[in-house]
Amino acid sequence: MPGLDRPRAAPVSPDANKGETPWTSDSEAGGDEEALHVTLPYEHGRKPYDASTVRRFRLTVVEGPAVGTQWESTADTCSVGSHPLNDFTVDDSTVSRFHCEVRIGPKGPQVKDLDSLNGVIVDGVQVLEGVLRSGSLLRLGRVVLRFDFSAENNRLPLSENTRFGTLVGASVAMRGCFAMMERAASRDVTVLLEGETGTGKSQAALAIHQASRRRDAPFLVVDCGAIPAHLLESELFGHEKGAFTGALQRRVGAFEEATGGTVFLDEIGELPAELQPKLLRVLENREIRRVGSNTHQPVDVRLIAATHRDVRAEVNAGRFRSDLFFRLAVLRIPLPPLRQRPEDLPMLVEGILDSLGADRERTAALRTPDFLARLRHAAWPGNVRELRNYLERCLVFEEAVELAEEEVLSGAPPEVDPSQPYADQRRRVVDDFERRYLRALLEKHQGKVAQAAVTAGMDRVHLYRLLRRHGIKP
Ligand SMILES: Nc1ncnc2c1ncn2[C@@H]1O[C@H](COP(=O)(O)OP(=O)(O)OP(=O)(O)O)[C@@H](O)[C@H]1O
Repeated sequence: MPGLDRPRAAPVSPDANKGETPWTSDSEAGGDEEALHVTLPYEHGRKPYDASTVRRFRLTVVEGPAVGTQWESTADTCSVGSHPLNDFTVDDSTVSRFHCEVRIGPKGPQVKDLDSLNGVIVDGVQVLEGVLRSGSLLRLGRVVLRFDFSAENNRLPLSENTRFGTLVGASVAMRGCFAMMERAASRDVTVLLEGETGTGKSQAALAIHQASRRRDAPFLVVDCGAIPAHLLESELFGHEKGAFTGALQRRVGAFEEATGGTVFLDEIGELPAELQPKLLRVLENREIRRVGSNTHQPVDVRLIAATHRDVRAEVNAGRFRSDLFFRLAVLRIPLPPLRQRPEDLPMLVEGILDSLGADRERTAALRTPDFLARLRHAAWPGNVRELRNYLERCLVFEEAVELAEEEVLSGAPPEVDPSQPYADQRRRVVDDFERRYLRALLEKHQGKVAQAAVTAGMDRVHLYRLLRRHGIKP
């Protein structure tokens, strides 16, 4: 897939990495591209991840300012950086605002670079994602932290339920998410849903709304990535008659229309810079100003936002205001990719086949242990949406389509089945064409969407929307 394993992008904004100092060290690995993907061994002696508990860990500053400062985990993650919003704030100009995240996952403790300026060097090797062991040294600019396991465990809040709204999952990762969603539903906090495409962010937002006290009021969705910047402000806040050319009528925006309910801002990472202070005002003062109006008016809505990128990296790059991130991330819920929770596959396959109205007898081949085992080996870059598309394709062919041959099959002329409704068949053929066209287009342009849009003769926003719909990452 184009774009994967790309080297870190250079900051694009003049505000990017503001105040941060580049750091070079002769003694440690630098920009060697191969070194970025090295995986280091972790401590095998003891299982680091259990059903509802996770091993506690400590980070200690062993080099740089404030040597000896220590931080101990209370859950399974720790974000480290110079911004006060981090779990562990390390105040140094060579440390990025959100520098890295340490997480105890099913494969042990890992560190992930959040697009920092000076990178993360683990035991002498620069990594974008690397596995840690007790005693590992993490260099962030001129600061060195030591990672150690503590003797105790932390309990993780897990839901007893294996579904929330339309979402299903029995894995620890999903039950952890469900616990947070249940908490979000019972309070009026702003929620930031994070996760790759197709991990269920939109469905999670709707389910939180439906389980909240606001359930009888509207749930309005605004996709910040699909609406051109000049129209987005009016979409969100409305406009007065005559506010701009073409504003023939006064228009109520999403925040007013959703009074008493929830506004779901999808792809919040795409919110243009000029609208960020306006959204901040909504969150701080609970008031909006229509385009072309001089007065503010109060609004009563809950905001849920979603993003497929790590907004902390956007803050580092100067593209997203840190104060807005602070207001949005009151409750952050990261939805795990499907490849990290293969144990959810049987439940997902059952649920999807049922929702597609599949006949149990005719689809017995799609429920066998063999079939499920094959699904476990796929990467699912488009996550549950891709799984759903794949199962739909199996239903069309009435057999378990070989995963490895998916592309080959989709290249063959599509079967025509006159016993199926015209609209359904046409949609499948068009979907299939769109997927293959988009993949080839992106490959031709090495993932550069702006260039690809010119060749395709379509608006960039429309191209982004199509890519998202098919779970294809540029
Ligand atoms: N845990 C889950 N259980 C059941 N269905 C799921 C789950 N996660 C996702 N889905 C299904 O996958 C599809 C995509 O979900 P959704 O649109 O909520 O993803 P998303 O993260 O918002 O994607 P995008 O970022 O591309 O907008 C939907 O059909 C949804 O019902």
